[in-house]
Amino acid sequence: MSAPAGEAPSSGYASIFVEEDLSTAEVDRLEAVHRPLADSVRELVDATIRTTVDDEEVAAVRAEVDALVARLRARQIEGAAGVRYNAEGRTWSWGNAVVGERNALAPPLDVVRDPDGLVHADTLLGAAYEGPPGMVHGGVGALLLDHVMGVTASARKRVTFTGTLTMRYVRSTPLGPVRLESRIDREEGRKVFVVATLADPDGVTVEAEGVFIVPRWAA
Ligand SMILES: CCCCCCCCCC(=O)SCCNC(=O)CCNC(=O)[C@H](O)C(C)(C)COP(=O)(O)OP(=O)(O)OC[C@H]1O[C@@H](n2cnc3c(N)ncnc32)[C@H](O)[C@@H]1OP(=O)(O)O
Repeated sequence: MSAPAGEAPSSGYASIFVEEDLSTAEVDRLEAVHRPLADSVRELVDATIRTTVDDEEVAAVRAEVDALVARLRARQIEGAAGVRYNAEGRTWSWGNAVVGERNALAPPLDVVRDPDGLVHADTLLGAAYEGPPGMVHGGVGALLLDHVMGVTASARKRVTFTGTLTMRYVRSTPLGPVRLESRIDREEGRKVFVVATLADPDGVTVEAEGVFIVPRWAA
């Protein structure tokens, strides 16, 4: 997401775009330190779902996890991570639900912009993303599509917000490798129309259309 081009309203948006006095090198260094922690916590989530160890072992692990949480909380920020940027134009959103470098709930997704305008991302959805048995939760598919489509609409040059998102679930998406593809269909004033798909290795499972709006305050 680019730094906001205009004045945000006082409804709370202003607090999510925060300029930080951090060099890009320092942001990169911090990400390199924290990303492996999120990876380990992601493993913890998967192991928590799938473990079959006995009751005593579950209780012992819980005590250790609680102790680790207390160590991390010894020093922390107020509230959520927000979207931050520096004077060099580097932005970071460490808590983002889809791509947050520090967020173990994020799959995570590495979103790539191809030169021809296609935006794509590949990821692996495991046990933590289940809805129907063995299948990806419909809301998770919508979450990932919303993010990739928002990146597409923003196209590095503007802030857009999801206005309307429509999903057609063509068939169930099995847990495992998935690919997202997205592109801008057309633009009308502040409205950016985006089309996208979620696919498993056998083909498209979800088709999406979205209207993304450049808010009045950022136009
Ligand atoms: C590079 C990094 C990128 C990061 C990607 C992150 C992806 C994540 C995406 C999200 O999750 S965003 C969070 C979910 N979305 C929201 O919270 C949006 C909440 N709604 C709003 O903030 C405002 O309602 C909104 C910015 C969408 C519109 O407010 P405006 O005051 O700017 O709209 P306005 O009323 O001036 O309408 C402008 C045009 O948009 C149309 N419009 C407004 N709201 C709409 C809507 N909800 N759906 C479709 N069209 C809409 C409206 O009819 C009009 O069309 P016309 O120009 O043809 O007259």
